[in-house]
Amino acid sequence: MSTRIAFLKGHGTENDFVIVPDPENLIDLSPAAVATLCDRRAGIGGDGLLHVVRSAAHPEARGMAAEAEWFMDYRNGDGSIAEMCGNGVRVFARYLQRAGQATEGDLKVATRGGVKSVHIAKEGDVTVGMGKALFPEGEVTVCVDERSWPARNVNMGNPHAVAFVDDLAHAGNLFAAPPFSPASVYPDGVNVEFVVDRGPRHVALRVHERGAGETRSCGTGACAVAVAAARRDGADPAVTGTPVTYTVDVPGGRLVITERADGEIEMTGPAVIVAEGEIDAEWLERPAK
Ligand SMILES: N[C@@H](CCC[C@H](N)C(=O)O)C(=O)O
Repeated sequence: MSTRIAFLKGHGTENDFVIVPDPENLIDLSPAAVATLCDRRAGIGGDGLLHVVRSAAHPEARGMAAEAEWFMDYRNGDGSIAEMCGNGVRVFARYLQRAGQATEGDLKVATRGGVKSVHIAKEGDVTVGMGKALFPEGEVTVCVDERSWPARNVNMGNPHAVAFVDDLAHAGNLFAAPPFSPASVYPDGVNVEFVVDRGPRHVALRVHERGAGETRSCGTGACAVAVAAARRDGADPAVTGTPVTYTVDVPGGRLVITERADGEIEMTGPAVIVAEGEIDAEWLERPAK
């Protein structure tokens, strides 16, 4: 009998994840194993993977264990590690609720981007406190085919380049990461958002995620877009003392982003678990391609 590894599948506005519960951090999830699990044809399929580990059992999270029992060890679908995943942390909370490790209301989740406050609402949506946005100096230029746009650098724990465009179709097929210059600004790559206006404080985006390709949603990306749109529109809660809320439509649904007067950003949206099952550990070690 081969060993079985439990997994679940979930999504937040169709940003989808393979979830691997591993409280004591016993499963060796190499980059190759993560990429295999996230493969949409040969594996389970997902934009990324949520490795669910007790903070006390993970060397990167031990220091957060007193504040947050659970650590979201997030991986991109290509096996690379990212600092933060906004939709991921909402789906992570939904998993903990389903597993009986959290209830409706407030909980803390440790991430590589620090401890995040999450609220699971009775009505269904999950809100996460995403921290403050940073605006690294300067701009990059993003290109698709013959078009190019200046893009604002926004850091939400992970890096984003936000380009306002006239038409989301101008982002092209996004089969590959859009080239940007100067390339030296993001030696490890960047998440690129293309944004159009839909109405007052209402925008829509398409995103090419570092380590995943075009996805149906990106939580950190939606936050980066909301703050970039706010500054473009002359709104800065730190100056006016008034919170600003943007509705951000993504291909997979809708996220609502509020920036408070203290700069803290909150993101609200759905988080769903759709399936659970078991993986054959032998297959994961030697996937039949
Ligand atoms: N989908 C995520 C972002 C995941 C990380 C990103 N691809 C990166 O490499 O920075 C989100 O919802 O924020």
